[in-house]
Amino acid sequence: MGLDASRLIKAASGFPLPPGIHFSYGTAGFRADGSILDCVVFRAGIVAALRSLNTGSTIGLMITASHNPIQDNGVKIADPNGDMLSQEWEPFAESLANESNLENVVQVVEDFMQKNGVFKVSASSGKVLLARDTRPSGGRLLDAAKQGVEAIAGVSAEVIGVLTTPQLHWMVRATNRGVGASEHDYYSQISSGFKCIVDMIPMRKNLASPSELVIVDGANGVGAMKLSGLQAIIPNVQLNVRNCGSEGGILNELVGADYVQKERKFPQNFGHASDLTKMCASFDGDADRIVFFYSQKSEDAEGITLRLLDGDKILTLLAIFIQKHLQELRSEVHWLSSVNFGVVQTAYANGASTKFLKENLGVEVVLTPTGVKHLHHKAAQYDIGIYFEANGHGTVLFKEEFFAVLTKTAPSEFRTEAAYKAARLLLAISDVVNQAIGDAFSVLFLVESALQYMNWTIQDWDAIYKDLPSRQLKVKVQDRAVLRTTNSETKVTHPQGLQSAIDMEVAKVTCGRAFVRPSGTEDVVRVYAEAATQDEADCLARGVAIHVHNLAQGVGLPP
Ligand SMILES: CC(=O)N[C@H]1[C@@H](OP(=O)(O)O)O[C@H](CO)[C@@H](O)[C@@H]1O
Ligand SMILES: [Mg+2]
Repeated sequence: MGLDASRLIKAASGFPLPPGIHFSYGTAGFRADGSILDCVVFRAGIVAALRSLNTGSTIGLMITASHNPIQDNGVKIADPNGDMLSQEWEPFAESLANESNLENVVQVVEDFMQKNGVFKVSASSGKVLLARDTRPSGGRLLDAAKQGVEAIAGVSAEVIGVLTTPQLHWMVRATNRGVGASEHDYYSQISSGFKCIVDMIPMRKNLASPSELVIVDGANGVGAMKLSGLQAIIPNVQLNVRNCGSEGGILNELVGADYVQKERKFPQNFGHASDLTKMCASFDGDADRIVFFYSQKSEDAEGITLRLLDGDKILTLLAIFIQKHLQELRSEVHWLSSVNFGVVQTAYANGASTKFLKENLGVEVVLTPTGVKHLHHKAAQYDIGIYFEANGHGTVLFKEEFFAVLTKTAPSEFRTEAAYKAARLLLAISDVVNQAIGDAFSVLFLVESALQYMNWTIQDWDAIYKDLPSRQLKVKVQDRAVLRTTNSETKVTHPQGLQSAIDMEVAKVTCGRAFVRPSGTEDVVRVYAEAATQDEADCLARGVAIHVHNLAQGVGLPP
């Protein structure tokens, strides 16, 4: 079976490439203003269809631009396990997205198919599940993607409609594992895992006490809309969801996880309320990340400060919770003594978190470049691996073999009640987490169950370690591709002289660390700096940003 070239050309002719724009497959797929993406999304549909034929599995395609402004949109592809499209396919996706000649589109596809034996695995049929978030351009782009999938003979497109990104990834994984893959199945799995953990809380006090209250910032996005599916069936947690997209709230504008984490400000509709000393959580626009926060009285004029618990704090809490149970198993069940456990971070992880994980918990910490696709693969190498980006994007992965051992071992084979309980707890955790990708819903309920289990408040959790003050800045340059980095983005190799200039700035402050990298989702260079005091971190970030501006052809006035 070969490619039906005339069918492809006919379909592709309806989606002309906008002239003069190069689309890059960035940190998480293609992103741009929603009005110019029809062609790119159509062609991403072709890629997803071919990937389905190549793997003989169901593939996912999600229309979203995550934390970006409402007018932006984008497309991500989910592989059979629910994780991101294999990086080996990214160059193909990018060259296909940028091919202006229709005849050449067919050629690019044919060449790739020949090289990869796309039709060797499955000559019969493929399937792509498609979904979108709540952006206004989503419906039109979803239709373009569907037409792209259907341009490849033998592949069907199933439009699911509006979902969070992690829900779609979860469904792809569940479909390929042959288990229930509906939205209802998704909610049931999280809620039964959560209930199981809460039921195992040792010497549970206050059983009759009112539910825990969590105040959620839904970023005016799909997360707020879908959370009600869980709210109805989760016991012992009372959710107060704000920024649901009604009452004129705009997606990601002054709300959402990215705003709270980067600006260190309360989202809209969270001002000056005394109940914010309780746990608050903020989702991003497609609900694949989450950060937590609460308010604390301060001495400054405003009287109230935001305490942020970011992805690093989430990772540390989960590492403590999981390690406790894993140790129980390792010491009591000899054939589990070699089970390995590791955590994965990026250079954006606060230095204090890495130090705590290594020195206080004795956990193996690995750094990867930014982007879930990098962290996920590293974490998957452990029997239990946790990964989180500082911005709140992450999850827990259980290796298949380890999971099977836990599931299959009979209660009598555990020497102690504690070891048996630890195994059940780990299995319950594996139900709450989304093993396909980071998921704001899963992490919200996993964190809540861990806190309830350990009888901690959000303040207890915050006190695990003290963040080093940090600052992030963005610098506009003529072409951000001139920046090249190495060592998991901690060092810059191009333009020449930039790294030594950064080293010089770092040496001026106490406990300083700084790095720069081109963003994969925005047209900017990102600068990160941390130091012993906020003033020093600010000063370091500014100093580094000025060097970037000077050495990488900054646009506009120096920062
Ligand atoms: C510093 C930062 O937060 N970077 C984010 C951002 O990527 P950039 O390549 O830095 O633009 O968006 C990615 C996708 O959502 C996310 O994975 C990543 O962590
Ligand atoms: Mg997102």
